[in-house]
Amino acid sequence: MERMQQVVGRARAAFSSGRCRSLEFRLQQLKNLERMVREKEKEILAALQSDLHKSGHNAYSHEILGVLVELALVMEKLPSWAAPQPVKKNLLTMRDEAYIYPEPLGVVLVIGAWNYPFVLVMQPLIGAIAAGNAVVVKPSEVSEHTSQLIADILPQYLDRELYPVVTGGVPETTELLTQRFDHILYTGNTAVGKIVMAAAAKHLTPVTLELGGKSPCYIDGAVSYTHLDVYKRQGHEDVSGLLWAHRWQWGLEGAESPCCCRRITWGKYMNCGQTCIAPDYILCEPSIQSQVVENIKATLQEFYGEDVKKSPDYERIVNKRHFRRIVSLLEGQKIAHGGETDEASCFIAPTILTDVSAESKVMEEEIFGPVLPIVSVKGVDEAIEFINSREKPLALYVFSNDKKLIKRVISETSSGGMTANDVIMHSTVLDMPFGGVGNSGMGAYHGKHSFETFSHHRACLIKDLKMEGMNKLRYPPGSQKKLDWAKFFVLKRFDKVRLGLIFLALLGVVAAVMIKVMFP
Ligand SMILES: NC(=O)c1ccc[n+]([C@@H]2O[C@H](COP(=O)([O-])OP(=O)(O)OC[C@H]3O[C@@H](n4cnc5c(N)ncnc54)[C@H](O)[C@@H]3O)[C@@H](O)[C@H]2O)c1
Ligand SMILES: CCCCCCCCCC=O
Repeated sequence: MERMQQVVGRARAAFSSGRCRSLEFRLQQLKNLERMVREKEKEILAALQSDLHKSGHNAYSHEILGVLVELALVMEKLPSWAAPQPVKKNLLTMRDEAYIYPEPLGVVLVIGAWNYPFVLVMQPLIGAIAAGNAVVVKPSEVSEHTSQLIADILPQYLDRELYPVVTGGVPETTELLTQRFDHILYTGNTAVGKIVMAAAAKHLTPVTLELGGKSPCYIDGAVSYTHLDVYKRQGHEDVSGLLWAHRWQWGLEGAESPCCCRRITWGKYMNCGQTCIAPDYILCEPSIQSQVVENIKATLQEFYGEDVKKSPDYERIVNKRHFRRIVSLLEGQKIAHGGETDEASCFIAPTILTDVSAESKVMEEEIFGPVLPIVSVKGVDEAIEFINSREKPLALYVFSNDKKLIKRVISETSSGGMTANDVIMHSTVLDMPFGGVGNSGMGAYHGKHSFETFSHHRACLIKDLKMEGMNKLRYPPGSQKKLDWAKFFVLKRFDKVRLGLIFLALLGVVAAVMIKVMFP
């Protein structure tokens, strides 16, 4: 307990020294962080290989690149984000200064998860530093190599008092959570999210919870047939030319096309299915199920070759506990592809399950592994009903050539984020908030959203000491006349153009009065 108290106490003292408030200091720390990522690239890649069997290419593009892109954006935009933001004024405040001043919250705790152990710690850290906070970093003990590496290298590049790293598991995190923080960003499962929120509530500490859940992927198989019908209804006898043009335009036949299935396969099996926003299961009509399976199988062959076990691009399950949990989900299921496992190396082959019942175990909890169940629905109505009958997911995917259908799914469901006609990719658009809703989390980060999450938006009004006459309207004794004037001043909103016009009108009145006085 004493150790955590000391760590947090030192960070708070360093924050109170005020040195992390200046923009120059923050930018310098971010530059140091960038230098760390570049200089320690090999070590980072090696740690990710040891923890999750990530290939150099995958580790770089899924983790390091995300950190570098975030750093570049934040360093470019920070001066404008951190600047006071003037707000609209009314007649009562027109002589005053009114603005929103983003100020740091204080000491922030960032708790990371093991599946993307580098980026999931670094991205929140970047936002918290940018906003001027002290940050206690707690990487996941499950990805032990990356966790130790972060603890070793971060102090070599960043201010040690302001940005300490705490390693360890449940006992250490539990102890850490007894301390008072000014914000906690936690990434991990929903059950622990509740523990974090309960601990934070004791200090009235705000939280951002980046949780998980089952992210559905609806494939609209009706499209190609719908178009066929439309062409036929239009009186076209031979629709082959039109269908060819349709395919050429979209690069696909129906949404069950090789193109769509390739994108789904990539997002489902990357990192061996251990991605918070991986498509958890597919919803589609029974008529296209076998085509979906065939297209995914062909893609797996294309991505990982004959023997997926030998592919450097295919990761492993993080540990035996998770391995056994995922294998148990296969019991009693119809395996259309894959299913091979090897406990010694925590290998589970990319697996597809067909005709899966909505009540089965695999449909109860987040899979977080390379197992893809396909559940039948009659069409988009049933898909929407199915999604809405469950907890709000972190991500939602819909594949369709029909934009109206996509927009309908968006407006009639809810999820943390969504991508249509692809998967995962909304998380790479840094201008969009990344976070969950309901059971999949609260709050968001990435880019400017991180800066806002870790800032307090302080309302600042600097009053002019003149014009006291105006203030009499709010001083006692009250009267109807005063109230009427107050209503006029407060309820009328003026922009600069309108204020200019009023000023001109007043000038006109003054001029008219002067003329009258001078030339009676
Ligand atoms: N929304 C996101 O951005 C995101 C990203 C990655 C993972 N996830 C979700 O996280 C889950 C997988 O991660 P995980 O939970 O297995 O990761 P994990 O086991 O690494 O746990 C996350 C963190 O919580 C701490 N922790 C664990 N048990 C605790 C306890 N009892 N008290 C206090 N702290 C505790 C760990 O030390 C760790 O730092 C999945 O549900 C996944 O969807 C979400
Ligand atoms: C280009 C692909 C980037 C993928 C990054 C995914 C991060 C997801 C974090 C949740 O697990």
